[in-house]
Amino acid sequence: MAGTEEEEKFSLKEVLDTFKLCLSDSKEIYLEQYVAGWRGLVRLLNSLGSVFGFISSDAVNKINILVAHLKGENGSRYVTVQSMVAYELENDLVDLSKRGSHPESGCRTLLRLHRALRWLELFLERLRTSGEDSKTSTMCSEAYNESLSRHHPWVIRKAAGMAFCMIPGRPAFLEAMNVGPPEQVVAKLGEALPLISEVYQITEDLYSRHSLMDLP
Ligand SMILES: CCCCCCCC/C=C\CCCCCCCC(=O)N[C@@H](COP(=O)(O)O)[C@H](O)/C=C/CCCCCCCCCCCCC
Repeated sequence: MAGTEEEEKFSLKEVLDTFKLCLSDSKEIYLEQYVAGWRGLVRLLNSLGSVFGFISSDAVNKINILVAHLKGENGSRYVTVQSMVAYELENDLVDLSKRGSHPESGCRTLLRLHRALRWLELFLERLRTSGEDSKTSTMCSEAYNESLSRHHPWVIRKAAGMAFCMIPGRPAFLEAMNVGPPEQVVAKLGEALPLISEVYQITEDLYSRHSLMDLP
């Protein structure tokens, strides 16, 4: 994997800039930038060690499915999350109640990343407001228990719980963001969080409106 995009150095600033570019003036979410934001996060995850490999593989798999839609013959219908939802629903390209002929629809794939974005929001808010002695593993598992865990079977919850124990402590974690001293990272997180929350909320409203929250 040497030299692949996922192995380049993580930069919180870059991820923040990408999430900024995600939103159009009319609050549509550009899929290409959304996916690029996730790629940046996967870079950080990879830098934390191979124990997170099963998590990053799943994220990369989902990113690749969305990229394939973007680059496919109907790529122009996948420019924004809103246009993707409209296109796939109008053309019966989504398995709505049980898995069938569209196991890799854009809608169900993005839903998995959307749920993970809620975990990220909760985790980063804890990280931002935590004290020097707080444990990143506790912050991470609390955020997970409040979000993603309800969508995962026991075996995944167990594996995730074990991986969380290997997250570096707060000082090393903040350093991995490549922003500067902890106070600067905290300030950057303060900038990043409203953006991440806005992207999350717009997607949440869109999916709720179309009853897409439980796609199999
Ligand atoms: C700016 C600060 C950065 C903070 C660090 C963030 C690094 C996070 C990078 C990537 C997060 C991974 C996103 C994982 C997506 C999981 C999607 C999912 O739920 N997939 C499951 C369901 O998929 P289908 O079977 O229905 O297709 C799949 O079963 C999951 C398998 C893998 C386990 C997922 C565990 C998720 C834990 C999320 C916390 C990541 C911990 C990172 C520690 C820093």
